[in-house]
Amino acid sequence: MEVGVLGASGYAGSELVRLLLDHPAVTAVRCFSSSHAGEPVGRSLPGLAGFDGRFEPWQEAALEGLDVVFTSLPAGEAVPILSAARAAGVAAVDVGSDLRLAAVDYPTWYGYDHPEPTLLQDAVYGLPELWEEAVRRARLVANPGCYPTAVLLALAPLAREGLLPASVQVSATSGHSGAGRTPRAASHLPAAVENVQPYAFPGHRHVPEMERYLARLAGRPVQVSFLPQLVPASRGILAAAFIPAPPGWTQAGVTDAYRSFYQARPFVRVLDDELPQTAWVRGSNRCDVAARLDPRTGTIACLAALDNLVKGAAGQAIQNMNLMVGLEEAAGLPRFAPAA
Ligand SMILES: NC(=O)C1=CN([C@@H]2O[C@H](COP(=O)(O)OP(=O)(O)OC[C@H]3O[C@@H](n4cnc5c(N)ncnc54)[C@H](OP(=O)(O)O)[C@@H]3O)[C@@H](O)[C@H]2O)C=CC1
Ligand SMILES: CC(=O)N[C@@H](CCC(=O)OP(=O)(O)O)C(=O)O
Repeated sequence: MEVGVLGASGYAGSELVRLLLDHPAVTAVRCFSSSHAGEPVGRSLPGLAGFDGRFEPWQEAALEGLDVVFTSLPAGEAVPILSAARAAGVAAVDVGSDLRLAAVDYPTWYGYDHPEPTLLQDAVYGLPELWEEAVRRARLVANPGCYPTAVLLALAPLAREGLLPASVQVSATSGHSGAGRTPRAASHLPAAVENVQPYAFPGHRHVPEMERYLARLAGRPVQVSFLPQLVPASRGILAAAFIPAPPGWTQAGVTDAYRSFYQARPFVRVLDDELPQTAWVRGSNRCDVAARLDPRTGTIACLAALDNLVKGAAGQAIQNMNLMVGLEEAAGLPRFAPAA
């Protein structure tokens, strides 16, 4: 299978290239870049030294040779490529936000009208643990955002049971790679170390995505208040939501509900006695979740940890590709993290 990555020099794009180069069913990875065209990939990305590919400028004609195309570009930039892929019948996964929402959401949350709303009608939201069959049939997949992946996986078992309140409060921390490779003041070392930086409250652009897909699970509207925070780490998201426990529920009942919901899912681990930590999933495509009951206050803390560049971006995109082309869901994807 020949695959192409646009935005290949970016954080999520280069993580895609790294994982695709070791994928057993991928025979060629073409790296498209607007800023590095012509350069050897291994020179710009020393972690990929030994791979002899060069960055290429994107041109639509390249679609002819591709089985799957991944777009990992800033908001709005992927639309023409996704449109061309659809016209050419090439399977496409958008790692960015150009396919995730309804057209009506883009002016409010992204500040522009979606240039091609028919793409949104054809796109499938690619969170395989929740909508695997739809992904299998899809040719156009919206890869979920990193924070929404964590929040949806933390809350899905309760949402499907109709146990979410109408308004949910979520707090989440992220490493700095979540903001991409463009240098910014918040990620300058003196500002980033020994500092936790809340941001984008209210109004983070992942809110409509969480609300849309929690509502799909719950069968009714769900509002989300979301407080993201940058922590001094490169990778990793830890998300936490606090939900009123249904009367009579015990810890064993909560854990059983989560275990049966995620039974046989290769990339979700339900923790029993421990709470998720970002180091335990770093570099892997796994999301660790736990739902811990505080009987004194009648609250369930729903937690999820994942690597924003793997399960939150590139790994999940490959998981979606695997399903779209009929491969084993876990093909070529790391389930384990190095010791921490
Ligand atoms: N970082 C993360 O944790 C996650 C990111 N995402 C999404 O993935 C996409 C890529 O994000 P990320 O890799 O973090 O971002 P980066 O800024 O690291 O990479 C984006 C890449 O897009 C390319 N690009 C093309 N046009 C432009 C342009 N006009 N301005 C800037 N870059 C451009 C560049 O690559 P080149 O020069 O090679 O073309 C650039 O390196 C975004 O939509 C992001 O929201 C999703 C989940 C998690
Ligand atoms: C730490 C940080 O800045 N994270 C980014 C989210 C990650 C991302 O790139 O967004 P998408 O998942 O929508 O593609 C943010 O808050 O906007």
